[in-house]
Amino acid sequence: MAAPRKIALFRLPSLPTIGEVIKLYKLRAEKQLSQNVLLDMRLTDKILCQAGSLRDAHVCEVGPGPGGLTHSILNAGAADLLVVEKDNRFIHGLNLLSEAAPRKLRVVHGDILTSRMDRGFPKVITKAWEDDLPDLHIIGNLPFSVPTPLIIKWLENISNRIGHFVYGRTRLTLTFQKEVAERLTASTASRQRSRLSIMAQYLCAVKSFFTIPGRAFIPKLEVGPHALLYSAHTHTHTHRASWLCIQVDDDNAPFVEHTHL
Ligand SMILES: C[S@@+](CC[C@H](N)C(=O)[O-])C[C@H]1O[C@@H](n2cnc3c(N)ncnc32)[C@H](O)[C@@H]1O
Repeated sequence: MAAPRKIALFRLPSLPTIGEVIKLYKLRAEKQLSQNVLLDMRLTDKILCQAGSLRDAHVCEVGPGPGGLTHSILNAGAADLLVVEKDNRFIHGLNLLSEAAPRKLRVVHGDILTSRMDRGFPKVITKAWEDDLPDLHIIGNLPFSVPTPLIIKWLENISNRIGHFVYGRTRLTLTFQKEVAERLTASTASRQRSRLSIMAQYLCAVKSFFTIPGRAFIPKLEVGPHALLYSAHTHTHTHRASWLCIQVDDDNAPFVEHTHL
């Protein structure tokens, strides 16, 4: 008879309040790191729903900040979460979170643009490109200051099957500014159609999911610079990456469910 599955029980420390986050991390002073954070667990859980089941999955979170999305990923049952955060001020809090979830959360103080991810996860999870998707996800409420270089880097990595993509067709679930998301998802008839649309859609199945209002962020995003969340899986012509978009819209926008390929 199969042994009953062990369920690891852990109690995560509660998230800091909005006031604490702003005070502790002086968020308004750090515009260059694009620190517009999400602390509403209903929203972070909703984002994760787009990624599919994370139970026992390996996950790389980009820019965890104070750890809102990180909490949701751990609560979703991820077995192994590697977070890469550039800002030193968040590392202590993330380490506390790591102590509360032993052997589940690995904290890397570094830059996602230069971090090597091809050795970040066990080789055993690797799947052939044409095979099923590996149980590995890239997830993040992306720093809005770095999306284009990061997307280009990931697209190159998908094309060369390196970095996160040595493991196979790794799925991505990420946020983007509205303009970037529109370019990623733009159809041939669209005014937003660009080189980025062609490259992304050649290598990936790009999908937009839902809109997040700017007021959900702390500090809230101003009307105008919209933002967008998206996610991806992988492909060649028959097996490609898919990018699932969740849009962050202006302050007055209601939550809107929409999907376009
Ligand atoms: C938009 S905030 C999101 C924070 C958190 N994920 C959330 O949803 O509340 C972006 C985060 O990415 C971090 N960051 C910015 N550039 C980065 C980089 N190149 N590599 C890793 N983290 C970065 C910032 O310090 C910040 O914590």
